[in-house]
Amino acid sequence: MTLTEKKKVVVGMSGGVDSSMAAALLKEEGYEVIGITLQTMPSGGPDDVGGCCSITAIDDARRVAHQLGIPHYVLNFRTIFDENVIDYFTNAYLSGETPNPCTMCNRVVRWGEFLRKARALGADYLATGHYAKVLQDPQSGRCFLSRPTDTWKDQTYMLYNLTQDQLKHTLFPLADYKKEHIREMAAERGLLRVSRKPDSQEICFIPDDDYVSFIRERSPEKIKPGNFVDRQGNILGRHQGLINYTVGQRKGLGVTFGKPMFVLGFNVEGNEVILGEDQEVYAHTLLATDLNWIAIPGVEGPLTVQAKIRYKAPLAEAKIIPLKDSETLPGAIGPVVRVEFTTPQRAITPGQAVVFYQGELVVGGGKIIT
Ligand SMILES: Nc1ncnc2c1ncn2[C@@H]1O[C@H](COP(=O)(O)OP(=O)(O)OP(=O)(O)O)[C@@H](O)[C@H]1O
Repeated sequence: MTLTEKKKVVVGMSGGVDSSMAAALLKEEGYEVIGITLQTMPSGGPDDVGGCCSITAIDDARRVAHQLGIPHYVLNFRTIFDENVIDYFTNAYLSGETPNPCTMCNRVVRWGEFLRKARALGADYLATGHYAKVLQDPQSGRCFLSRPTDTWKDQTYMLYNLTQDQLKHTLFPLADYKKEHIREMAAERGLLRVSRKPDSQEICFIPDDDYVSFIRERSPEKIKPGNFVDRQGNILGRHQGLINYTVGQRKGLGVTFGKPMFVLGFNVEGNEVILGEDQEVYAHTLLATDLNWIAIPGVEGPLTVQAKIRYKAPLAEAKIIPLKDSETLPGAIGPVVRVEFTTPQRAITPGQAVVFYQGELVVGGGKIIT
């Protein structure tokens, strides 16, 4: 593509192969590219856990930018990340939910403050190395979020929260590539170090995915042992604090019950973990709130979709049913929808996102309440 007027784009550079190649591809397409790395490690936290914003990651991003001949800046986003992502993450676990920190980071940090900063720098777009695709209807101007070519790496689940205005100013240069190809292309361009880097860990700010130690360090007083109970409230044993458990978990309960028992949910007020047998972990319906619609303006009546209840869950046939006057339901953030699945889903987990698809397009999504 030749751009008559060079469009300016800020690329979020994490020091990994994906964002490095995003920057390289845009440069090759003729954009004026600025690389920016957000420093998001919690204040007082370890300086380098090898995550996306560690010191080595910043160095890697800087080196790639230098090789590509683009400017590179580091922005201090510690406070905004701490207050919006880490606090949310910790509080969600402490209130019996399983949080989705990447979704929150995308919404508040990357496409919130970061996009605002990029626009203030005169950029037309923010680009990242996410595997996702943005399409725009030339007639209506409506933007759509679509699954990428590499369906295994598909990150649309984490991006369901983006608004029309944010999507309008977003580029995903890896939309049409497979990850293996991206690594090869990075090596061909002499970006050897990043071409060999392993994929990023699950939660970028938590070393070894040990979230329990992370939360314990921040809020030790809030983690108290309590009772395992069945649905009827009968005491089955003692647990080590709610944050140690997630819905559907069987292993690591630390007590033997004579038959396999699974976490069904939490009674946060009573500091209880509710256990049950395998079949009780399955459910046909969920309630979701804090909704965002992308492909459509909203739902008025029942809508048939495919839905995903966690990042790596398979798509499942479902019907969305908007609930009337639902804003006052417990846990509601705005309207609530009921999602009815054709086949029961295992371990529907409050706090996780449910994302709706039709074909390749993301219809929208929300946060699971129950
Ligand atoms: N600290 C950061 N500063 C700027 N942009 C970031 C940062 N962390 C992540 N991003 C952007 O968000 C995208 C998705 O982040 P994610 O953590 O999923 O990394 P990834 O898919 O492994 O990508 P990469 O290989 O670039 O690290 C990255 O490709 C990058 O564009």
